[in-house]
Amino acid sequence: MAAENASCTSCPVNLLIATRPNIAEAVPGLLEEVIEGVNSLPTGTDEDRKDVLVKCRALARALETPRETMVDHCWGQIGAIGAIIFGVDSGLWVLMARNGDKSQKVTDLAVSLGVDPRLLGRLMRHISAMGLLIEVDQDEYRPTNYTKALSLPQIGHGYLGLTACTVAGTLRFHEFSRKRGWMNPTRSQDTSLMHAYGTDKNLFSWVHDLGYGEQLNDYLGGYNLGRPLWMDPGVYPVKERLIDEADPSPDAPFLVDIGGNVGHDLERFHSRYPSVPGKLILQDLPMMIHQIKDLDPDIIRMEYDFHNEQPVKGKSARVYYIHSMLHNWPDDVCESILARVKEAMKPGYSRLLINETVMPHNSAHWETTGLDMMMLTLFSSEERTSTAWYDLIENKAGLKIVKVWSAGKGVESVIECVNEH
Ligand SMILES: C[S@@+](CC[C@H](N)C(=O)[O-])C[C@H]1O[C@@H](n2cnc3c(N)ncnc32)[C@H](O)[C@@H]1O
Repeated sequence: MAAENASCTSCPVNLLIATRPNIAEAVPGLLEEVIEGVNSLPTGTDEDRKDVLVKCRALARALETPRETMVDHCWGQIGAIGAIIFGVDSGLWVLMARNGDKSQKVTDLAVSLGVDPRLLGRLMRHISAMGLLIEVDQDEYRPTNYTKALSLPQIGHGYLGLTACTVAGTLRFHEFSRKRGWMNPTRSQDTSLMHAYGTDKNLFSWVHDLGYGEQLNDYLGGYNLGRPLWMDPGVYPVKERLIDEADPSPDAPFLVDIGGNVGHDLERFHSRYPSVPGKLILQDLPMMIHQIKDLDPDIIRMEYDFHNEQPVKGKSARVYYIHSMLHNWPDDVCESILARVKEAMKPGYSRLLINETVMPHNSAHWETTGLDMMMLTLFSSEERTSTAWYDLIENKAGLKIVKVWSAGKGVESVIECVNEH
């Protein structure tokens, strides 16, 4: 067998390794760790569950061969993602979820959806083979928790509004990068997304103009599902740091959410703290503000481009809040955004809360590194390390970081800043 690639003199390794387990020697140890982790799940935390999940993935990867890993990526996962998106777009997941937990025949589903049963059968067969749907009989399936959740806009619409609209930016990043001499990209006007689709639009305008802005916003609204929020007592002490000593007059601006999308964070904040002193203000581009469907009337909507002078100035807000927005932009743009916030902050009163990922220097969680890949390939930006955050906020923007409040693995921290001057 060793002769199989004898002709490939430039190959640095023998072809045989492609059909041997990736890390065979790690399998027994990982299996033990998985068993131990699973046994302690009933008394463990969600962090413990996440650790077991990482081990399970490592176990599967160690056991499979390089060829199987490649085929999993290039046939299995990509095919499943395409089939899942079809299911979101055609209404399959909503229909199945409405039908309940019973087993469901492809022919019946196809008639209700108005799609070719042969086509639907092929797609569902693959989704089931990938472990995401339960096959009960030939062309008959039972939903799983996952496929039921795909009927929710916060889960299903991520596939439509994000992945389906932008994936070429990621998959053609190598080409974009090669043409730019393999350098780390840092120009917001030159992204792999723009290269792949031949556009000069940034992701938000691109997706909006394709007609999927609403789906992208639904995905953003579900971004923090099941993860601690910045306002949770275990993450950031809202009362002690913000509410106490805030200007009590009803027209004083309390919290301004800059780039707050359609207001999901402010809605959550309002429901947890319904009687904070002063006003809650949502700022985003007109195209986003116009897409707001339901927003508590107590929350003020304000069209605003963060490159311009901050309108909540003079009578400064107690809190300027930025969530998952600076990571979309390289340092030069962030510097300009922060300069506008700094001008508006009242020294000794206002705080800026930056709710963003702090990339650890090692042992990063895959959710954090995955997000960094998105920033790299869709925005020419990055998930910043604490060194990069200090450099941006203190050295470049001239603000002071008071404290970084951590919210756990793979979750955005709260970087609390003040303007000392
Ligand atoms: C990744 S989303 C984050 C939204 C929200 N903060 C959250 O965490 O869900 C980034 C937001 O920045 C907004 N944005 C992009 N360019 C902007 C600009 N020039 N001025 C104001 N907002 C902008 C987008 O419309 C989008 O709502």
